[in-house]
Amino acid sequence: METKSMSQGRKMVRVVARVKPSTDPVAQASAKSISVHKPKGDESETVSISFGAQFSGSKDSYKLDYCYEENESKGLILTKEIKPLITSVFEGKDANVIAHGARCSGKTHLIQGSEREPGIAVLTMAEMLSMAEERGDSISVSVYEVSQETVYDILHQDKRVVSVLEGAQGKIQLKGLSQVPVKSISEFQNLYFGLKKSQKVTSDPLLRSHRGVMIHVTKGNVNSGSLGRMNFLDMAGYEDSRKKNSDIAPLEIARINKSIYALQNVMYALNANESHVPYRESKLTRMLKDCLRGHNKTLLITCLPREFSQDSFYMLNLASRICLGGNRAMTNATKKSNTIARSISSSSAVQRRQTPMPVSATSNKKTLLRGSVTERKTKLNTSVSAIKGRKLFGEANDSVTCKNNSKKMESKARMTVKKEISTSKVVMNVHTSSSKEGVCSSFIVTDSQSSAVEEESLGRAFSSSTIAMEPGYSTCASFSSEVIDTTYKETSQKHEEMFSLDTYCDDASTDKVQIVGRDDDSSVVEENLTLVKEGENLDKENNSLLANETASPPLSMRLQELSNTLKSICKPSSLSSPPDKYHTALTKSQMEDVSEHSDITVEAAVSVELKTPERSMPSNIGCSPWKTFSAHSSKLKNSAVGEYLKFLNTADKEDLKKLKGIGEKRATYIVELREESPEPFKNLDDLKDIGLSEKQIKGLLRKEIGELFH
Ligand SMILES: Nc1ncnc2c1ncn2[C@@H]1O[C@H](COP(=O)(O)OP(=O)(O)OP(=O)(O)O)[C@@H](O)[C@H]1O
Repeated sequence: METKSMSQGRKMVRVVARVKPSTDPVAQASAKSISVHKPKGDESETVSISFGAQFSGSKDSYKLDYCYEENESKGLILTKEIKPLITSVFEGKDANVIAHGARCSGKTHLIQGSEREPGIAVLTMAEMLSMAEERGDSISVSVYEVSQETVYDILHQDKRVVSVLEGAQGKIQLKGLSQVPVKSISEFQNLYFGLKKSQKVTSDPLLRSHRGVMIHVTKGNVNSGSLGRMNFLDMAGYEDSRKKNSDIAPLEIARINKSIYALQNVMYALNANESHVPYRESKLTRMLKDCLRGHNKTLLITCLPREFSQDSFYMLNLASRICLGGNRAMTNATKKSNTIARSISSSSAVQRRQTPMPVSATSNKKTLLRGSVTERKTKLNTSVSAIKGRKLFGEANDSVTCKNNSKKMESKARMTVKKEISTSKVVMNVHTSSSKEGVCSSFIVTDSQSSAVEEESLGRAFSSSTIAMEPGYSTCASFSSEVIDTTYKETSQKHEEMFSLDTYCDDASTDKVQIVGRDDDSSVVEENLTLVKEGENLDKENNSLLANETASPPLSMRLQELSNTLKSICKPSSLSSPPDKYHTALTKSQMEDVSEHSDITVEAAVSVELKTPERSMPSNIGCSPWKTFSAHSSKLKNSAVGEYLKFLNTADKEDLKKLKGIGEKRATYIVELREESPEPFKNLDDLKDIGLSEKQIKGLLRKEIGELFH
């Protein structure tokens, strides 16, 4: 955790742009070219970048700390930006130079360059080698790639996988990342440029990766204490995953974009001096945690082709927010979050233009409900504001789930109920799906932190109906109601496959819920889960357990017990019986009751009127039945998670493979991790060590526990 005082009053991340020359002189002269305004020339402390006459009149001017144009050399970037960082590395700090931008925006050209025209990493190395020689220090390098949430050491001949381990004090250990001593620039170039030919990890042209070079400085000879590290990172290029003509699979684009957002979120949090920095959002940010935090400085270079492109525009937009995050005295997280939400919604006509999803007439109804719920949220929910500022660049189009066909119109809605119980926070997600004939809902109790972020996303969705329909530019699209034109059906289905785990109620006359998820090997899995039917399926499962003793892992048995307890809690006598086939569904007034009586924030976006069966919710919901339910839910969730982790820490490989989402590879890796540390899984976040994203972790638990309700 960053302490406020540590970085008070200074920016940890300096954000500059680098313009790639135009390949088309006609375009350069046209309105489609970007223009840079430097109020004090080279001495400008901030510069504005805009996109020419095409967008004049709109607010499409973005502030950054500086912008290096085509005529400004890499040598100038070295002198003005990187030399101060080199000094700090020799003083024992870490520093980072990160190039991000759209695809083909010149990132590799800038960082690595070519043998004929070396990039800034090579220029920096030359500078550091000469400093090290003067001081009698040593230099060594590591080169890594991050692809599909896995880190590879590419100086190792077998492209070894690097384990990102977190020590007791949160110190990151990159186990398996080799450091090769370098004495001359030609040695370094042989190493760096030689990789291109023989050791590129991503030999699959459909996979993309982030590539980093870490230059380590060691005091005196190699065995003496280490000083600082200079880390150059050439990020994979951003690309809108809805592009139809991309040579990269949408899933891969989405994965890359997700890790770009994760890094941007970290940059923003660092610059805005937030108390929580979301390092755990991706493997890349986890591995670089030590390099990025504390007194370490980062130079973020946004690479921009001179010609306008939508993807570059988007990257610039986000870079500018990171930059502004550091300039503003942001003492009020709510203010910040509001500003961001506003600027996302108003930032440009282009964003809206890019959003081809028509809003169906059914969505009109959500405005009413949204209005009232949002208002209530403003009134009640002040405690979550600090969390809200955090998630700047969400999964955007990465989590859009859309579905439409001519026969059945579906819509989804998600409500998030947040409640604080004594010291621990419990977040209960109420997933509601409705179809023409009815409604189904399910409760899922999840950990407070991640769900609070979801809640934030949802909040933004309410604030603007336009934004709710803009998957490319809002973090909220995934949680709002989506109804799209059939022409986008194909795209939306891909999204659906990619970004699980959502619940559909296809047909209100059945009691089936379809869960679309992704298994260990990234193939799409679909399951039809029957919603709770008074223990019928549990009995079936119990019988089969008795019949076949080897059929179920012990975890299932333990979770089964928890499930039974949960079911007994779910049937308090004060509640009238639920409708035949579905779980609890709350009406709007019930939701308001909930908020009014128990310090709970309720948010909802509903695109068709919820024809909730009339049922009595206790009006004194703040009193004991609700509290009892919440407390038990919390305990149950913790126990279930505890059991799950215990199982991961103890079960043998064969048993591990019985878990959803754990295949041969992951089971082997878990067993290996246990050899390194006897209890590698202390909390759910530790599952990221086996290559699972936060969403996947939730999905696995949901499935494992949902299974009990068969
Ligand atoms: N400043 C520059 N001057 C001349 N050519 C450039 C410049 N920057 C980039 N290029 C050329 O543009 C092309 C794309 O550049 P580069 O490979 O560096 O892009 P990238 O952003 O790293 O791409 P990706 O997103 O695929 O990783 C290359 O052919 C490169 O030589």
